[in-house]
Amino acid sequence: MNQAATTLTKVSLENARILVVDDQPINIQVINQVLGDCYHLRFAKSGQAALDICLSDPPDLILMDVVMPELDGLTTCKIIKNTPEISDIPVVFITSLQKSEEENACWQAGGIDYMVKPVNPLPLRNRVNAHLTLKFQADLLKKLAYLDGLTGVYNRRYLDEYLIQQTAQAKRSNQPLSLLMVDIDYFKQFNDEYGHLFADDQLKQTALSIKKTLQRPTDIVARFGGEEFVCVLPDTGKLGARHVAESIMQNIAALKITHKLSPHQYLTVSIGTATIEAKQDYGTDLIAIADKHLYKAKQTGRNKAI
Ligand SMILES: Nc1nc2c(ncn2[C@@H]2O[C@H](COP(=O)(O)OP(=O)(O)OP(=O)(O)O)[C@@H](O)[C@H]2O)c(=O)[nH]1
Repeated sequence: MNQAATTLTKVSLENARILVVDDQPINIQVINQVLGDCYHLRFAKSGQAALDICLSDPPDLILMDVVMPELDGLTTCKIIKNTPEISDIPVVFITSLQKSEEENACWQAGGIDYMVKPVNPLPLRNRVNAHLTLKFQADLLKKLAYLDGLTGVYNRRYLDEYLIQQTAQAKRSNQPLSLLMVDIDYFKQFNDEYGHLFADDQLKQTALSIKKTLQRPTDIVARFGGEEFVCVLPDTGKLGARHVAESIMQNIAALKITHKLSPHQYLTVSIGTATIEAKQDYGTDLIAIADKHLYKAKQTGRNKAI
């Protein structure tokens, strides 16, 4: 078995987070007694409260009551399944409804399982365990499919999805969003002078350095293509983006990778920055702007951020 496959069979559920949605405190208490010792539980007493929690801090699994005032469980589940950034959270319905058409409605709404109240502790624990294992394995597979083979940072596919997600999040919370396009200078000459294998290694070092420079858990770097990387910096305005760009340049310069054919003598990068400030036009094409600024940086001497 290769390493990825071994990891998949050994997912740890220790830090799993479950959201329990039920308008009756007694039901919440029962589930807390059964699962509280094994997992991090959070509780919501309405469909709307559940949606708020999912959007701000998504759980790994949701246990959802069906009958609730205002937003019922079925509608809440449908909204979750139609909201791309939270649609992969599995929803297990726990309900007192027992007719087959009622059960069918739970599957139709996008639930992955259905349990009837009063729940028996052992089956509840076993099913939660099974669903969490599947969820974590799916997450891991997705992550592997989202990584660039050479550098280990995210790939273009992940970048595209993350950017859509973070633009929606920024718009919802009226926060700024920045993007950096980082391109290695004179990399063609570097390849010619030092050979592809060595150049590949330095490409990896550069990617790692950018990754280490990013401080916030929501900041990401992805390989955009060739010797070009893109960083997405949520909740970051123009000044912050500039600051991160300068740090990236400094940290790459500090690697002191000799490049005899560059006027700078070491491997350097040029960076194009782009920002949507808070409450501005969230439809702005950040990649196009960053690309334009990168071009300008290349045209005016390289080894700079614009
Ligand atoms: N070793 C290696 N080289 C790569 C990889 N991807 C792209 N390159 C090389 O990167 C070079 C990019 O060349 P250009 O687009 O002309 O850019 P540049 O030479 O860095 O010039 P400027 O960006 O204008 O400073 C090409 O020689 C590519 O072959 C890779 O994965 N590994």
